Amino acid sequence: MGIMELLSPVVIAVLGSCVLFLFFRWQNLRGPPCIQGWVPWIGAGFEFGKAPLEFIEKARLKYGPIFTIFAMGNRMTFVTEEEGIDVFLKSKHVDFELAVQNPVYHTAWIPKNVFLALHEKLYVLMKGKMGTFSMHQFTGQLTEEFHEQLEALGTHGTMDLNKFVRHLLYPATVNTLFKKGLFFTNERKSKEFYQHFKTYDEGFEYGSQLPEWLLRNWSKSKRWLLALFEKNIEEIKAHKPAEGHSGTLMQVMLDIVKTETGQHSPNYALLLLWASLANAPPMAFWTLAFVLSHPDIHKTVLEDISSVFGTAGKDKIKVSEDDLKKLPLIKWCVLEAIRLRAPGVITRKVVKPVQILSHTVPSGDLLMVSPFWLHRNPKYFPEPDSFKPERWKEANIDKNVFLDCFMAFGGGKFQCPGRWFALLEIQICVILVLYKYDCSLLDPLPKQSCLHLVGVPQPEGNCRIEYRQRT
Ligand code: HEM
Repeated sequence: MGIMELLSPVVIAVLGSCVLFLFFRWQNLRGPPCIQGWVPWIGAGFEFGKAPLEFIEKARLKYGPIFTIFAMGNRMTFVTEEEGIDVFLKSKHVDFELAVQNPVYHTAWIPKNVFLALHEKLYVLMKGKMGTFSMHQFTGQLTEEFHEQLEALGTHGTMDLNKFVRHLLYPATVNTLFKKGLFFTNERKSKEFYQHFKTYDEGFEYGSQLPEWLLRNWSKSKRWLLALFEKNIEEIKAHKPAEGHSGTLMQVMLDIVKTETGQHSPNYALLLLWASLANAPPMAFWTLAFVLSHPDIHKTVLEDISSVFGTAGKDKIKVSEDDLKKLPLIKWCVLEAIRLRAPGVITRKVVKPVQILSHTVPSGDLLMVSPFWLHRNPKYFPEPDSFKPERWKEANIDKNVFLDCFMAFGGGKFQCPGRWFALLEIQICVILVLYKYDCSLLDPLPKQSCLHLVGVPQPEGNCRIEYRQRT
């Protein structure tokens, strides 16, 4: 064998490796700047986990409008300007279902094949059942439910505002979307439910990523909630819908779940429970807290309520869709609170490399947008840190259009299907509370906690409300 014959495969292999090396290096250079720490797999996880919201904003200031954070085995590429957001919302190469499937498995034990088979069908159903044209079906029941809960608050008292709104919204939501009287039949049961849901909700983000044996309390509460649904699922299915109604949202969802799998009904119930209670109650908190801490706005809101319902405070008023239309300021206050306390991140999985600005984002990355920070960009929202409900005058609210770059409910094909329901229940809740009671805050408006990224930020520390029935 001649020396040239022997050499050529070696030379080809060496040259090939060089080309591949240079190619990957070039690809990497074209990727966004990456913050990856030095610990394998954990990457920047420790730093990021301490205060993720702040970490993202600091990274944006240092690295510019697109950057990658490597943490806990994930590459999360954040986009903060139009070009990236456009790709996030419109590109065929980024996928919602693949981004959330793993967290859904961890938090509710729904296997990948079941989730992918059912997701779109369930989404279409939720979108229809909670679409703008269906809202009139909920207005009456929500009003009744809130009256019932307000009764239990008595004529006056002092309470942590977070607890106050949960006391109103948890039962009202569950009774409306699942089945009347499902969990809140006595005080002991309610307390137990609140406790387990709180633990499940607070640990949701960690639970969606970390092994369950690291999160014992969270796992216990998750199992408790699943067992509760297992016990009640037949009762939910059997519950007779009111005349002219097709059934509660949960009932019609279970009909679809049944077509694919019988055994995962409680798991879907748990997911809907979390989606319907994790964001709307804290948002009712923030709306009331913002209104009560802005005396001018509070005064105008009260005048508006009196102009529609009178001043009595004792009557069990009925709130109709027409009444809501006469109270635009209250809707603007809700939307402005949502703008300021929007979820930390929303996410999509990159399934084919996408080009953003001068960078190539590789497949496998999670593409992330932070509505919380996007809503603080003065380019889109002048004086972004101020609570200014009147900025919503510019939005075409009658046609259900939000302000440009408002992304608290996500966007694109799988935008939050519960958004109109959430807006409705928060508006009715705020109206009934402020109609019935003279309210004031005993503590300053709290800051938002920077600890969590998924969902609406919770308040940091307590904030008490003092309420007294109007005479
Ligand atoms: C102010 C309150 C709420 C906020 C800020 C909010 C926000 C969001 C966001 C950001 C998403 C992800 C969308 C995306 O990635 O594009 C989402 C999804 C979802 N939301 Fe909401 N949400 C709220 C209230 C509700 C309520 C009351 C319900 C149910 C009644 C609900 C049901 C859902 C469901 C089921 C999904 C998942 C949709 C899917 O799987 O495709 N949300 N929400």
